[in-house]
Amino acid sequence: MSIRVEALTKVYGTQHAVDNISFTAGPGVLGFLGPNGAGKSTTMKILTCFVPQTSGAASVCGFDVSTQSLEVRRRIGYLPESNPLYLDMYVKESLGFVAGVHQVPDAAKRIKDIIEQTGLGPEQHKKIGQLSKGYKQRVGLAQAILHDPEVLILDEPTSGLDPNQLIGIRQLIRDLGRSKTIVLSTHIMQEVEAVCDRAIIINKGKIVADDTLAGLTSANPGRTLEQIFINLTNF
Ligand SMILES: Nc1ncnc2c1ncn2[C@@H]1O[C@H](COP(=O)(O)OP(=O)(O)OP(=O)(O)O)[C@@H](O)[C@H]1O
Repeated sequence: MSIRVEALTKVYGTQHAVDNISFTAGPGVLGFLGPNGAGKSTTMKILTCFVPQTSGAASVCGFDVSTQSLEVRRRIGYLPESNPLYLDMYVKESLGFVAGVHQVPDAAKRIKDIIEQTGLGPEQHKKIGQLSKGYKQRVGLAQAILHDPEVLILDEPTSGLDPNQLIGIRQLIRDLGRSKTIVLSTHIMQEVEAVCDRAIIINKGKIVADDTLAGLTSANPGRTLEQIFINLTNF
């Protein structure tokens, strides 16, 4: 398993943002769902070594997020919810910078391929600050996958994309999920049905469901995924 999470807890003040959660994940697309404030981003930040947990353990590709953060970062691609980008850099320049950080071999060819994969071609010569929200999102995704990581953590990767762009990016995520372990958070149930093999639903820091999509629907006959989500999280 590429991701192992055991009894993971994050406390802010007196609030348990993540409350004793455990799960594992291997290749495929795992949907990470939950209402606002459920603890999704906090879990993702712990997995990517951006914030330390209060207790419990997490590892990525066998490396502990607390004690082996460099090894984890080498193997993980992360698109944070806020998608922080260097707005004064040109698209290609920013990808060159990220390729340098990760010492990507044959960087020019890799950048060309990634620009093609993420549909950035028409905008590649612009400054990032001049891009529309959807194209900025593509740059964030391109940066996350540039070093060909085994594990991808994507926090609401399709927010801001128009319906045409959505199809392309969801297809890309599905393709990447054939060989990589992807954890993807989203509020769009249609997206979960389109790209995820399995879903974890988290509410108030706790896991309230962890199953394949087929498993979730057969355990809740006659209910849509949206109804299942509301039923499990609306208390
Ligand atoms: N740095 C922080 N300091 C204090 N509380 C925090 C901090 N970061 C997150 N929290 C709290 O932890 C809880 C979980 O937040 P988190 O961002 O993980 O939720 P989320 O599931 O990603 O929500 P959303 O869907 O709105 O993005 C929230 O109540 C939030 O206010």
